[in-house]
Amino acid sequence: MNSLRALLDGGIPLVAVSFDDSDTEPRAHAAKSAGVDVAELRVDRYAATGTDHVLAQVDEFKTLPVLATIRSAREGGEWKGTEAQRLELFRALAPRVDAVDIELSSGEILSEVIEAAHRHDTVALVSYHNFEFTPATEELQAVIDDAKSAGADVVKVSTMVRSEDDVRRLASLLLRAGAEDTRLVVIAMGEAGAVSRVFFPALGSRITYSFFGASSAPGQLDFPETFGLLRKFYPAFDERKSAGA
Ligand SMILES: O=C1C[C@@](O)(C(=O)O)C[C@@H](O)[C@@H]1O
Repeated sequence: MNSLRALLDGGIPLVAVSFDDSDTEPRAHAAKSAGVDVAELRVDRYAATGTDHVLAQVDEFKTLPVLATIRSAREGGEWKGTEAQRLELFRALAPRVDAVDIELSSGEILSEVIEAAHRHDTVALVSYHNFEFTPATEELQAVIDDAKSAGADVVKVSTMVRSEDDVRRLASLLLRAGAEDTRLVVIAMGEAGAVSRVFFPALGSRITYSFFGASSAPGQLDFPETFGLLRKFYPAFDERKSAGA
């Protein structure tokens, strides 16, 4: 079993930090010693995206579970290549990482990326982002259902919130999910959503994203703050960290 799948099964919240391809070696070391659980490699933000370069970056993070993301421009990412090139990179990454993040909106390549992940026991995280607003509950539930039908191991919903009502609507997705087997990651982006970064794990959101240096999304709390709050509010997380895991 890959190391991320085991952590997801553990039921304790996980903290991810996103990285581009600058200063990789020292940043990978710092992440490991700081207690980061998951390194999200934002390949769409890389200065170079040749396969050898990308896989060399993955190798630098070998002490941590790695989630590879090549975010499309239509969902707020910086990927400038074609879909065929994105698929080729995902295929090269699938055997070398613990998880891949692919947007549900990736029509043409979605099923092929999920298949490539599953061929290598790699977690397929199927994501939905809306940087403008939080859609109605039915629409969000349809996203989750569609992602599950597509074969997602984890479904991630990340939307911009403008009010407490939006935050509650996102929280309700987690409450509805109950003990279902597909794991959810739900994030309320924006200032009004910062609370979700520490509170949604209590409702079952499996991964919270943070940063060192520059934030990678609106409303993120930096790693030291996220880490401190999770240790304070989640005894099992605190115990895992005290044990150095
Ligand atoms: O989709 C997500 C979540 C995120 O957008 C956030 O709001 O923390 C940050 C992204 O790097 C990641 O891929």
